[in-house]
Amino acid sequence: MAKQYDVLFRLLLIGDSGVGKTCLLCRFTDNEFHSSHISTIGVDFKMKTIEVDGIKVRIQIWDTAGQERYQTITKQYYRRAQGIFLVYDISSERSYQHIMKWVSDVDEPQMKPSSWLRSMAWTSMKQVPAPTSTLKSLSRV
Ligand SMILES: Nc1nc2c(ncn2[C@@H]2O[C@H](COP(=O)(O)OP(=O)(O)OP(=O)(O)O)[C@@H](O)[C@H]2O)c(=O)[nH]1
Repeated sequence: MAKQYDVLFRLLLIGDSGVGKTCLLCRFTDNEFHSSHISTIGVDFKMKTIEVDGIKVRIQIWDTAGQERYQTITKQYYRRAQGIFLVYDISSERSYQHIMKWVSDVDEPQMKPSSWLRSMAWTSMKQVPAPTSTLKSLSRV
């Protein structure tokens, strides 16, 4: 049987509850959008294989629950990730300010992934940019 992929990347989505992590993932893997918010319980994952310069790259994305009560579970996935997306809602300054808290969780020595990826989610109806001061502090992370 032909090999289904050449390389595998494990990526993780973290951020406050309701910022749109699951929606971002569904859009990327299935090109779908669901308007209902069903909170993720613990962790879930989806996969997609893309071809880059003839190399089959399988991307396994872990979607974590933003709710505090699941953090003992979700933190266990940080180390195994090769990259982490920090997701916030551009209409919620609070969710953006919490990004620093998510960064410090991952920054604990035992949690660090091999690399960082940053991302954002936004509600299409309310596009409110994050304040410049917050953007500046994050750009130094
Ligand atoms: N208008 C709009 N709404 C969005 C967008 N992305 C997400 N939403 C809405 O935001 C809500 C929460 O989205 P989820 O993807 O479930 O949020 P989550 O971050 O996975 O939440 P938890 O699983 O609780 O951590 C849903 O009602 C979505 O419909 C967007 O780009 N535009």
